[in-house]
Order: sequence, then C-alpha cells, then structure tokens
Amino acid sequence: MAIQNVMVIGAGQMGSGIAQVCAQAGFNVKLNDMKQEAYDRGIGTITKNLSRNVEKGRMTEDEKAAVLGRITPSLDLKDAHDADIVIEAAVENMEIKHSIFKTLDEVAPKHAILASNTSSLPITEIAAVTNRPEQVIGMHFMNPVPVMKLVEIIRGLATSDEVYQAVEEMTLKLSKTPVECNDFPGFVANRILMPMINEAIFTLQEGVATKEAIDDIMKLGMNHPMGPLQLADFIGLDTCLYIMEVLHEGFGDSKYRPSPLLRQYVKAGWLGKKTGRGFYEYS
Ligand SMILES: CC(=O)CC(=O)SCCNC(=O)CCNC(=O)[C@H](O)C(C)(C)COP(=O)(O)OP(=O)(O)OC[C@H]1O[C@@H](n2cnc3c(N)ncnc32)[C@H](O)[C@@H]1OP(=O)(O)O
Ligand SMILES: NC(=O)C1=CN([C@@H]2O[C@H](COP(=O)(O)OP(=O)(O)OC[C@H]3O[C@@H](n4cnc5c(N)ncnc54)[C@H](OP(=O)(O)O)[C@@H]3O)[C@@H](O)[C@H]2O)C=CC1
Repeated sequence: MAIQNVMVIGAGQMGSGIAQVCAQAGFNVKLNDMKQEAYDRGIGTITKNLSRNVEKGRMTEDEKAAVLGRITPSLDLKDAHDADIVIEAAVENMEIKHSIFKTLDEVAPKHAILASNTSSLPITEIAAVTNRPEQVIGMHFMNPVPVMKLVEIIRGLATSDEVYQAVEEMTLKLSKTPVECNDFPGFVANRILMPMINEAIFTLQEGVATKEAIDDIMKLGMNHPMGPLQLADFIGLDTCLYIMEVLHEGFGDSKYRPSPLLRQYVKAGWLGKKTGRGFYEYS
C-alpha cells in the first residue's frame, strides 16, 4: 500500500506537528481545521519550527520553502477525496471523532487508511462507525511531535495486518520509532503517564507541597525533563481530564478518578500553555 497523500484533521498542537513531520518526510499534506484562524495558527507554528531549523543550519531556505509548499490548507473534510491516509488529531471527544470518521468513511477513497492520534479513546469504537474497520488504526504521536521519537501504534480489534504494516512503514519514513500495542483504555503511554500526573494534582490539592516543589522533586529526583504539573500544562488540562475519564470509565476502578482540582481548572478555562494559564501562567 503506497502512501503519498496525507490529510491531517485538526491544526492544533498535535495536528500541526504531524503535518510538519509528514511534509518534511516528503509526503503531500492537506492540513484541515474548521476555521481559517486555526489553520493560520497551525501553519504559523510550523513556519516558526522550520525557521529555527534554518537558523541552526539543519535546513536551507529552499528546503524550508519546499516543505511549506507540500502543505495545503483545508476547511472541508471532503478534501479527503484523494487521501491515502487520514490522520485525525481533533479534540479528544468521542462524539466529535465519531462524526469525523463517519464523514471520512463517506468521502475518502476506498483504499484510504483512517488513523486517529487519540490519546486514549478506543480505536475499536471509532472504527465501528465506519464501513472499513480493518482500515482504522491508532497512530499516537507524542508532544512535541517534531522532537519525540515514539509513535504508539494501536491495533483495533479489526485492524488488518496489511494496514498495520503500512502505518509502521510510514512511521519509519517519518524517522520515528513505531511501538505496537493493543486497544485497551489509555493504551500504554497514558495508562502509565496520566495517573502520575493526576496524583501530582491531588498532591497539590492536598497542600502537600507547592506546585514548584512538586515539579522540582520529580525533575531532580527522577530525571524527568518536565515536572508533572508543567507537563500537564504542556499537554493541555482538558486533554488530561478526558484521558482520566476514559481510564476511570474503561476500568471502572476508583484509582483513576480525576482530581477535583483538575476538573475545576478545566471548568475555569485554564487549560494550560495553550490558553496562557494552567498551573502556571504563560505570556
Ligand atoms: C498526552 C499524550 O497523549 C501523549 C504525550 O504526548 S505525553 C507528553 C510526552 N512529552 C513529554 O513528556 C515531553 C517532556 N519534555 C521534554 O522532553 C522537554 O522538556 C522538551 C523536548 C519539550 C524541551 O526540551 P528542553 O531541553 O527543556 O528545551 P529546549 O532546549 O528548548 O528544546 C530542546 C529541543 O527541542 C525543540 N523543541 C522544544 N519544544 C518544541 C516544540 N514545542 N516544537 C518543536 N520543537 C521543540 C527545541 O527547538 C530544541 O531543539 P534543538 O536542541 O535541536 O534546537
Ligand atoms: N496534547 C498532547 O500532548 C497530545 C494530544 N493528543 C491527542 O491529539 C488530539 C488533539 O490534541 P491537541 O492537538 O493537543 O488539541 P488542540 O486543542 O491543540 O487542537 C485540536 C484542534 O482540532 C480542532 N478541531 C476540533 N474539532 C474539529 C473538527 N470537527 N474538525 C477539524 N478540526 C477540529 C480544534 O479547533 P477549535 O480549537 O476551534 O475547537 C483545534 O484547532 C486529541 O485527540 C488529543 O488527545 C495525542 C498526543 C499528545
């Protein structure tokens, strides 16, 4: 299965990163969002990242222009009509993903693979709204996409071996490392990461230490590049809450209950770095 045309849905922090690494690897990319402003923000981030590569001598101006030339804007899911693979990176919400996958199933070519960058939502349940569940797969990139090497590849119940192999090959072309896992709540990455972040928020809520102290203890004591509260801000507190809810519901175990402080911050619109305020403030 030869992949050349890629469509990325959602031009937020993950979608823009995915579009960038695909275009850098030579794929033709359509970057889709609902609003022009969202696309403009996404392509702005990509341009900034590529300019830094030029400044650091890792890329020429011509190469930067060629990468940008391979990305075209889209505000309509029907633009998936010539895609070989669609990688969905819209918000972490099952209703929205269902609606996107239903439409994609109608408009994308029969051979197209429909992948989701979901952090935690069941791939099997996303696949079930399509007529091609064997061509639906999880392709879970890590944030920031241009830097992080891992792509967690999740097989839904019906995902075919052929589709798995095509996605594995594409991941290698992106200079990333594919690691396979099965479709279970939170997969592997977030089943392990997110309870740690949630526990850090409980620790803050209970006044055990300040946010700075919690982060310093985990950074200096465990050699983590970011403390858990800083990392939560970086991921997005809305995304963290969605993931905890998926774990809580999926396992039915109270150890996964989201911290009330996390819920409160999300209700306040303090979603972390992307909104300028989370546990920390950002200018
Ligand atoms: C929620 C999910 O479903 C799954 C997830 O993604 S969970 C989140 C997983 N990600 C992590 O855990 C990230 C943890 N943090 C880190 O690894 C590091 O703090 C970091 C890579 C983000 C920044 O590294 P740092 O050494 O502190 O900062 P800095 O020196 O500024 O950056 C290192 C490099 O990354 C690049 N970089 C940093 N942030 C970037 C971004 N947002 N986009 C693109 N490049 C970025 C920098 O340009 C720099 O590149 P060069 O050295 O080649 O110039
Ligand atoms: N943040 C992280 O660290 C990681 C996130 N993920 C997953 O990636 C996905 C995206 O997360 P992230 O990039 O952080 O989120 P962002 O909020 O940064 O971006 C999501 C983008 O998708 C847009 N969007 C929402 N609905 C639709 C739709 N129906 N069609 C097209 N675009 C839409 C949003 O527009 P608007 O703002 O107008 O709603 C926004 O621009 C989620 O599933 C998340 O779980 C995976 C790995 C890591």
